[in-house]
Amino acid sequence: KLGLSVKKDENFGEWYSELVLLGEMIDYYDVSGCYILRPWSYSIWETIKDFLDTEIKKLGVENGYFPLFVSQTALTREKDHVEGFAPEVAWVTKSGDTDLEMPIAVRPTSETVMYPSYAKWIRSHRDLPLKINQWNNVVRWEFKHPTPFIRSREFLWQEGHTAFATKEEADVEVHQILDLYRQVYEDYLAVPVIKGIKSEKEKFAGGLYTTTVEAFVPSTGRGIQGATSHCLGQNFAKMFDITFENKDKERVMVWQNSWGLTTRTIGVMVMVHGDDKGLVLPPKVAPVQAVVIPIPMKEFSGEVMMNASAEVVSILKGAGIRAKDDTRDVYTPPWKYNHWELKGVPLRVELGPRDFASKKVVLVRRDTGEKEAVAWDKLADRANELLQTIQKDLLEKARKERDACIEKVSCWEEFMTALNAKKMVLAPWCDETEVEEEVKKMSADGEGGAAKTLCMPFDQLPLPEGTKCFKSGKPAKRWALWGRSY
Ligand SMILES: O=C(C[C@H]1NCCC[C@H]1O)Cn1cnc2c(c1=O)CCCC2
Ligand SMILES: [Mg+2]
Repeated sequence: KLGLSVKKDENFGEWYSELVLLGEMIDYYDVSGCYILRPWSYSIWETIKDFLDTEIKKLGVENGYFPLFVSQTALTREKDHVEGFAPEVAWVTKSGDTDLEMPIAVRPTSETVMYPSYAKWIRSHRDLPLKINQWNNVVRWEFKHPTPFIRSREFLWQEGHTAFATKEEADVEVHQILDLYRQVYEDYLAVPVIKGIKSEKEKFAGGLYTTTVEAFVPSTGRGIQGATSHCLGQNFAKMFDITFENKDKERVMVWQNSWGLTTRTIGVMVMVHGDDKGLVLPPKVAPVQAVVIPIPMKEFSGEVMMNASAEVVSILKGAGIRAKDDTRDVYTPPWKYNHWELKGVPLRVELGPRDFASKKVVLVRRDTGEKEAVAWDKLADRANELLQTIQKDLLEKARKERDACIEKVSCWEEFMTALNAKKMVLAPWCDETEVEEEVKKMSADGEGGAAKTLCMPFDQLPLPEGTKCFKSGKPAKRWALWGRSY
C-alpha cells in the first residue's frame, strides 16, 4: 500500500499508527501491548544511546547489568514505592508446568534490584560517589490503550542510579542529567521541551523531588513527559540501609538520584514532525540522510546510470553523510519519491540524464519540499549545509508551534477555554494538592480527559504580590504548567 490513507489533522491516532507501520519503524506482535522495533526506529534509538552514553560517561557514570528478575521480598521492601504501581508488575509463577516456590517479578524499574547491592558495596565515604547506569528493557503491565513508542508493556530505556555523600552533589547531578535529556530532545530530535519540577502529587512517590522535561503534541493538545531525573533524598537509603562512615566516623545515609529516558522519545519525535506524506526525520537521527534516486532514460540507463548514481552516493558519503541510492528497476521514480518521503529521509537527490550530462543533481528538502540544482563539485558542502538548516528549521518550527499552544490564564473559565482549545495552560497556583485533585475532576469532560500539572517550569514568570490561585483564589505561590497529557 502506498501513502497514508488518513490525514494528521483528520484522525491523529489512525495517522500515527499507520505511519509508524508504513514507515517501517515498528511491526505488530501477538502479545498485546508489545511491538517489534524495526531497524528504521532502532537505528534512531542507537543514535540517542550513543550520544547519551558518551555524555554520562563524562560525568563518571559506568554501565552495569543487573538481573531482569526481582524477588517478591526485594520488590515489596518499600511500601509506598510499589503499592501504587503493584497492578503493573508482571510475575513469573511457573517454569514448565511446575509452580515456582516463590513468584518472581519482571523488573518494572531496578531500584529494588540494585539497592541491596549498593548497601553491600558502600561502606565508607571512599566508596562514594557510586554511579551506575543500565541500558535495558523493563516491563509494566499497563492497562491504558497501548501506543507504539508512547506506551507499551515492554520498553527500552536507560536507568541511572547514583549515590552521593551529600545532598549538594546529588542536586548538581539531577540538573546535569536533565540538561542531557533536553539536548536529546532539542539537539537531536528537534523537539522543544520545558524543564521543570513535578508537583508533590505528580512526582515519583519514592523520591524527594522529580525534575522533568515536558514535551507537547500540538495535534492533540496533549503534554507528554519526556524524561525524568529524580532526587531520591535518603528515602531508599533508609529502606535499603545504604549507609557509610563519614570522615567524622559517623554512620550516615547516602543521598541518591535515579534518572531515565525511554524509547518514548522516538514516538514524540514522530508525532511532532510527521506530516501527511509520512515521517519527517531530523537529520541528526535519520538512519539515511540523503537518498539518491536516478531517473532512467534511454541513454541514461544500465551501467552508466548505476555508476553515476554510485558516484553521487560516494561524494555524499565522503562528506560524512549517511547516503544510499535506490536503483531498483521494479519501481518508478515517482513511486520511490513517495516511498522515501514516507520514510522521512531529509534529503532527496534526483539524478536525471540532463543532470548527468551537466554533472548536476537536484536536491529536494523533505521538510519544505524546496528544490535546488547543485553541481557535483558543490554537492558535499551544500548537502551538509542543507542538513544543518533542516535540523535547525525543524526545531524552530516546532518551538513556534508549541509556544503558540501555551495560554497564560488567571481564572477557571479561561483555564477551561484554553484546555478545550487543545492548549497547555500556564496559571498561578497555590501549590495545594487538593486543588490538583479538584482540577482533575472538573476538567475531565467527554473526549478530552482530565488536566494535571505537567510541571512548575524552572523559568518562572514574575508573580506579583497578591496574585491569586486561578482555581482556589488563595495566594498563588508559583506558576504551574497544566494540560491534558498522555
Ligand atoms: O521508575 C520509576 C522511577 C525511576 N526509575 C529509574 C529511572 C528513573 C525513574 O523513572 C517510577 N516507577 C514507575 N512505574 C512503576 C514503578 C516505578 O518505580 C515500580 C512498579 C511498576 C511501575
Ligand atoms: Mg506508569
